[in-house]
Amino acid sequence: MSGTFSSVPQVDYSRLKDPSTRDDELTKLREAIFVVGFLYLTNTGLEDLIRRTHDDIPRLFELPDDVKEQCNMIHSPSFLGYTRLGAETTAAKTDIREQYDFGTPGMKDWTDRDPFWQRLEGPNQYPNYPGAQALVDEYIAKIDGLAQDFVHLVAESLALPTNTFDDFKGQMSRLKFVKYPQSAPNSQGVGPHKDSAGLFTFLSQDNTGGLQVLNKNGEWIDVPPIEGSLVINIQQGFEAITGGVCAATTHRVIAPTSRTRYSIPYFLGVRLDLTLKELKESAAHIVQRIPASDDRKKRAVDVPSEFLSPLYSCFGEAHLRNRILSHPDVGRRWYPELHAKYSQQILK
Ligand SMILES: O=C(O)CCC(=O)C(=O)O
Ligand SMILES: [Fe+2]
Repeated sequence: MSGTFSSVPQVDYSRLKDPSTRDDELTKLREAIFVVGFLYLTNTGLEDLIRRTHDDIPRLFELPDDVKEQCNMIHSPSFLGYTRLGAETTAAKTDIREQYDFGTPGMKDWTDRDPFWQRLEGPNQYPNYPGAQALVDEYIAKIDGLAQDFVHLVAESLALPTNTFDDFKGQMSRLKFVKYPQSAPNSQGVGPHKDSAGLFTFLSQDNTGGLQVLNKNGEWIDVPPIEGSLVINIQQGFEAITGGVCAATTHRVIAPTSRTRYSIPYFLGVRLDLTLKELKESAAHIVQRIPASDDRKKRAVDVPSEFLSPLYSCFGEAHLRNRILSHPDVGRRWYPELHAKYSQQILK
């Protein structure tokens, strides 16, 4: 197996569920996890939900500005709600996209006796449109069922006990509805980044294209749409838990030039109270049991990740820092001291 990739592999979920094809498909899953950090998952059984959701979301973006603004993220210390065009920054540049962020419903209210980063988990702000809440809640419930199962399959593909990663899962995951408007050629839909605060991302893109991933030779590889599939990628949370053996891959979206693009990423969250010490201990234990070459394990040790920085007390704080820097207006409003502190750290 070569050290890099020139396309994103496909893994068939129905074959993972069929005892006669399972082992072959688990091998493909393992290679995708080791070599690419990205894969398409096909035949998930969620095709109908995905189609319906794509049919509905343009209407949420066509709502009048004042309706969208009622649920602006600025009202939410949990960074949930609507973000208008041009209010988000990646790799120090403004992204050309508009979006709604939602979280797993039913989080308990934050009080000032809770840790400050716990405030990331909070109530949703739904757009005022008939059926919007039902659509979001149904999508989260169904994709989360698949996501939980997927994490078990990943553990099996790495020859680890099925429940190895269960202890790392957070209470709240995040769903986004994203709109990329038609833009000038080579505009930044979203700039180069690794997904940060979770285990895996489960993305449904429409049939426009524009998503690209960076291989180890520094080449941008297209991830063209495959109808009904989910594009799944490793986040920095999972990378840290596996000591870097399963690495998160940098990706970006080139803004569309001739039509609007919509996408729906679901970010499976990590437990916010996970500390660096706990993480290092479990990572050492897990890495030792993953059947990867010693070379891969050695190379993995020094993967830089904001989660491994001793500057942050736990995953929750690292995630909060990331949100504050991506959405500085929300950060300044709810966490002014932290905003000042984290902005300075970046200048160093
Ligand atoms: O819209 C997409 O296809 C990808 C979006 C993405 O990478 C992100 O929001 O983290
Ligand atoms: Fe991403």
